[in-house]
Amino acid sequence: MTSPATPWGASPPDTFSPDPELQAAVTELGAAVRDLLETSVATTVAPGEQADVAAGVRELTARLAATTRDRHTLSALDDLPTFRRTYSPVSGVGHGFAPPVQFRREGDTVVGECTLGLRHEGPPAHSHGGMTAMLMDQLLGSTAFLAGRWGMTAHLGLEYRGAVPLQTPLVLVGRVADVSGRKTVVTGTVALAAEPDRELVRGEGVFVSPRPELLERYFGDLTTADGGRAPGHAQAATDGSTL
Ligand SMILES: CCCCCCCCCCCC(=O)SCCNC(=O)CCNC(=O)[C@H](O)C(C)(C)COP(=O)(O)OP(=O)(O)OC[C@H]1O[C@@H](n2cnc3c(N)ncnc32)[C@H](O)[C@@H]1OP(=O)(O)O
Repeated sequence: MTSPATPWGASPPDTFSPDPELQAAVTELGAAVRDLLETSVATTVAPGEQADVAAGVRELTARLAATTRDRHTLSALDDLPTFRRTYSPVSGVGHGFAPPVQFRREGDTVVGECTLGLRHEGPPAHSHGGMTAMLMDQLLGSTAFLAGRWGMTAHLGLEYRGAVPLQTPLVLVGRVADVSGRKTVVTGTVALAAEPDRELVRGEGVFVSPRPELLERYFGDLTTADGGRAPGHAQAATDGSTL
């Protein structure tokens, strides 16, 4: 730890303008799948009804499978410099598992709100510890990013101080604690929105902007939806500067 708490870096300019029709359709499909997932783990309808629904879902899946992208191709709605990740399992509007959480700067913190569902259950009626860890990872990573300090998670530490209830509004708050070279240390909390000062989960993460060789290994063959080289990795903050 060599420097004081970071001043916020400048946010990258948000000039990305995705196709609004695609954005609306993906958001709607994500919401529909979210409802399906949530209802599929809550339903108590008869076995025959569940089997019928499963057959219908398989037909719909086959329609979506008509054309797909591979893991090296970004979605047409994604933009790395601005961290737009439509299919993030935490913040992606297009992802049925995601709560989803949207993060924003608020003073010297980053704040997000969400409500977890039965699809995130661990102990009955409460969040799975791994789900809470996922929320924390995204919160801390987004906090680093919104401070102009993109990095990959090198370390994630958690203290589970109270069980996190499902179907109850939550508030997530992240803060940059320290910056040093390519490394950013971030702390964060998860609490009930109704009791924001009572921490249920406390986390600390170390985010490291990878060396150029690693960036190339991980993201070198990433392309945009139209086949171009994905912007972002070449300029990534290997020296701790803004993307
Ligand atoms: C492009 C857009 C895509 C954008 C795509 C969007 C991605 C979203 C990501 C969301 C967050 C994730 O889940 S990321 C996924 C989970 N994480 C991962 O898969 C990362 C796996 N780990 C790695 O690849 C590597 O270990 C890295 C990249 C983290 C670091 O490797 P490196 O680049 O070689 O770094 P290295 O030289 O070893 O260390 C640099 C400095 O960091 C410190 N450091 C390194 N690791 C640690 C550690 N665990 N705890 C403390 N400090 C550490 C070192 O002491 C050193 O400090 P000093 O000597 O300089 O003081």
